[in-house]
Amino acid sequence: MENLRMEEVLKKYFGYSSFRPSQKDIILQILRGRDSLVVMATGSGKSLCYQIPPLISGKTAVVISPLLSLMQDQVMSLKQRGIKAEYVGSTQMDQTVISSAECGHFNILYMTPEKATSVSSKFWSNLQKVGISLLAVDEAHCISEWGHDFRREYKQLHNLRGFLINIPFVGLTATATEKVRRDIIQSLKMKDPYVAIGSFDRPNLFYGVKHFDRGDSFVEELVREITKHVANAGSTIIYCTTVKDTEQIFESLRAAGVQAGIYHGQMTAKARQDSHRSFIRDELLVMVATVAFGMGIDKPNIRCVIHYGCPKSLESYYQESGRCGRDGISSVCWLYFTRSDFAKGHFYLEESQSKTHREAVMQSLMAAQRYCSLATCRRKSLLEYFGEQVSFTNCGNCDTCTSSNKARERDMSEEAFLLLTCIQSCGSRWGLNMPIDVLRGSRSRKILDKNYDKLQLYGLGKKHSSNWWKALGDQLIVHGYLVENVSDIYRTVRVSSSGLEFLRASSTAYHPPLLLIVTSEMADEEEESAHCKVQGDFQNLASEEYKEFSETEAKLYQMLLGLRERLARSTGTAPYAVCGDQTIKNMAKIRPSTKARLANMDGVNQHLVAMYGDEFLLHIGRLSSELDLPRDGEALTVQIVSTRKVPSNSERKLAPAKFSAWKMWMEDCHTLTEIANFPGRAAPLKEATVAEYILEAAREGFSISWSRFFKETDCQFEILLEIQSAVAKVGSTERLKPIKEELPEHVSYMHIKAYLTMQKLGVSLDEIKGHEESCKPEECILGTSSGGANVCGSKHTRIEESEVEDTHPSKSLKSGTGEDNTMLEATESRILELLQNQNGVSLPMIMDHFKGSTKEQVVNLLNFLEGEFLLYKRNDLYSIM
Ligand SMILES: Nc1ncnc2c1ncn2[C@@H]1O[C@H](COP(=O)(O)OP(=O)(O)OP(=O)(O)O)[C@@H](O)[C@H]1O
Repeated sequence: MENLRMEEVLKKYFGYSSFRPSQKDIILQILRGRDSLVVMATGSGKSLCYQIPPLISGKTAVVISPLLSLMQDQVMSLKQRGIKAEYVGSTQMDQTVISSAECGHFNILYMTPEKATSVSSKFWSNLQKVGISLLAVDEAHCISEWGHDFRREYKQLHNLRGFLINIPFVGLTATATEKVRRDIIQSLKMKDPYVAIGSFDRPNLFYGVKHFDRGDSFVEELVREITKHVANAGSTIIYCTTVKDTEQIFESLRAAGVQAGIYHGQMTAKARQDSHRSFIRDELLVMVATVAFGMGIDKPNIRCVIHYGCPKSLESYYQESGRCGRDGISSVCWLYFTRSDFAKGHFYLEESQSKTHREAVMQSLMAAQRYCSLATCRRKSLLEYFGEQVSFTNCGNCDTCTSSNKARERDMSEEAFLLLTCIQSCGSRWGLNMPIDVLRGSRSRKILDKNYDKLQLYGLGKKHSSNWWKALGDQLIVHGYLVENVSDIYRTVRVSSSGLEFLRASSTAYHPPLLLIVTSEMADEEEESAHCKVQGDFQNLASEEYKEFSETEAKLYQMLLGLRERLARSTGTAPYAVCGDQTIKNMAKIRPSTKARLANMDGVNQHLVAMYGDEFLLHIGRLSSELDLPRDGEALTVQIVSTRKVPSNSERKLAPAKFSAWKMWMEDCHTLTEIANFPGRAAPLKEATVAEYILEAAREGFSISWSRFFKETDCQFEILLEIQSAVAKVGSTERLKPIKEELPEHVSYMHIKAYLTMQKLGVSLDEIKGHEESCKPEECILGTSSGGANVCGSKHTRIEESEVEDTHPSKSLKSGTGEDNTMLEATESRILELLQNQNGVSLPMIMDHFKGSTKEQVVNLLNFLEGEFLLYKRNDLYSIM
């Protein structure tokens, strides 16, 4: 039942038809009163985990958030979804908010940590009397001194435990190392918390890094390229490391006629607020900012984040670039760095910091430097930095993976030999600068004092620039030939054991080949040509945006974006709060003609239909006929997803035989047995092999009906529970054998693999159980059809009228009134009554029930009820809202 309510609430308020991995489990745990810690990537949908429970339980959720601007934006978006939300904080002008809040008037109440810990105990006891569903601590890493954003006030939040008895505390963050996680749990005094840790991957983001020369000519190039693409590409943030850079780029963009804004810590609070507000309302296309414009950005449709200079750590980079593409649509992150960015360690240090802290700051900067110097997959390195195990070596969506690195490989054994030997000759006491200066024959005082000019290697590396050698040094560190250490703020390099091995195998006349990639920085240094560095970097922004459209559809999309902006202005909200870009894309593609069709689209919620439905339908109607586009096209298979766009099989790596097995099973409803023995096959396949194919398809992102899969492979829910405990006992999923040994004989490897695949994809056992329960034989619409498909959970199962009648001629639905339905006519209330307490009913069954009405009459009534959000359709089944 909880499951059912959750889906209804999701559609009604948020317009989405399914939960993302993990969301459902987390919500269920919270609803059961369990403290929870949610560590999931930016844009993965954490907010929903605390926004849904109050809508189900009818009790207020209190959310602690660090920034007023963030709270205001979230409240604005929630109000646009028809959710009662407010915030309390210094900028709240409405004095009645507190008194309304303590009467339980709001579904969601945002508070700053200062307010939450200073408000009277009476407030909490009053609110608790009417009901509190949870206390959420957003950006929970601020609790920990180990986190990159420590806030002292967050440390006091545990005091609220004294007022909020038996209320689940929920911590949410997008960045938390194990240390920080432990800190959050301890600091919030969580008891046996449910901990959900998701992947940090942001598959829709393209990561690129380039070396650049700071100066007017680069700024000119950057501005020129941005000007070219920004009008069609959506919002952009340019992060700068200094206020001076921020001002320079802002002025240049303005001079070029780009609607740009500026945001940094030296501006007045009012000026910052205005800038922020205009940006989220799409009145400004580009925001040039320092990191002060960081956490408080809730805008989901930022398409590009540019770093003009390397940030101080990878944590900061992940957080700042993470503002991009939070709605799951393809977006681009470019980082431009100069070598001088890496010498700024002292700049990020405060005098009061301890040696350990100083070293931590230096380590962070070194990690960022390594990321910039990479010649291998950036995504892999980023994810591994955050402790994730990554099996791929080529993500296909970063600059190093999309350029043909092979072509840029070169034997650099001679240069590596020189650098490694020189580091040793200088006593391994320095960073890279000193040995490189020696190689380049510098006559600096330090070198002469140390007599390094007498070394045999002195001056042998003149043919390359200092930066070229540094880039080589970075690669040698990444590949493990050199080890970099830090002591206080000083960095030193020494030759590692692999490096020593390389040196041992070398002589002056021979070096073992050492193939390394000529990075873009090295290539630039070699060429010394003033070619445009930025050209093409934002090319794919505009093209991605229109990829799925015909020319006329692209026009319609633009017009609908314009309409959304006008509607937002008229109600004083931001366009993205009216609905997401993906929803507008769907509208341009489907061009719904009725409220019901609009309501049935992914991303369309009840409030949108009620507030703006008529306007959208009117404009879609008019514009479609002007552009000669037919209405009610196919629904997009692309949903608003956190994973990479749903690709066709050509983009996926599924072998044709596997794809065809998946298609036969999922779309043509053949059983595993039928597919295994399909006539025309040279030799029959094993059923287990077909099952393996289906699992592989699932891992590649193809949807499958899990309940049907388990039914066909004879895997009852109890078996899944047994596997779950076996996995917990073994503590690792790397090898299947130890898991199998913990299980009874009848549990097969196939069952274990299926369970692990399900886990990997974030499908919860609750979900399977829910399906299993709703598939009890007497409630099942089709049972097993001739094709063997069970309707539950399968999006693709076709429900033919005749099938329903043939398979279960005696199984008509009983209306609660017990009316004889021989010639019963359908009415709105009768349909609603019929659907009450049913887990989804198909159109043929409804028609079968109302024999006194034609199909057209029934469909019209269903459309009306759907448009009014009194019922909703999912997988071709109607359910009551
Ligand atoms: N089940 C879902 N289906 C489709 N879209 C969803 C779903 N859940 C969330 N979203 C959308 O994903 C986007 C990001 O969600 P959300 O703001 O909750 O992310 P977050 O994890 O809290 O990010 P951040 O760390 O930046 O705060 C929003 O536009 C949201 O509406």
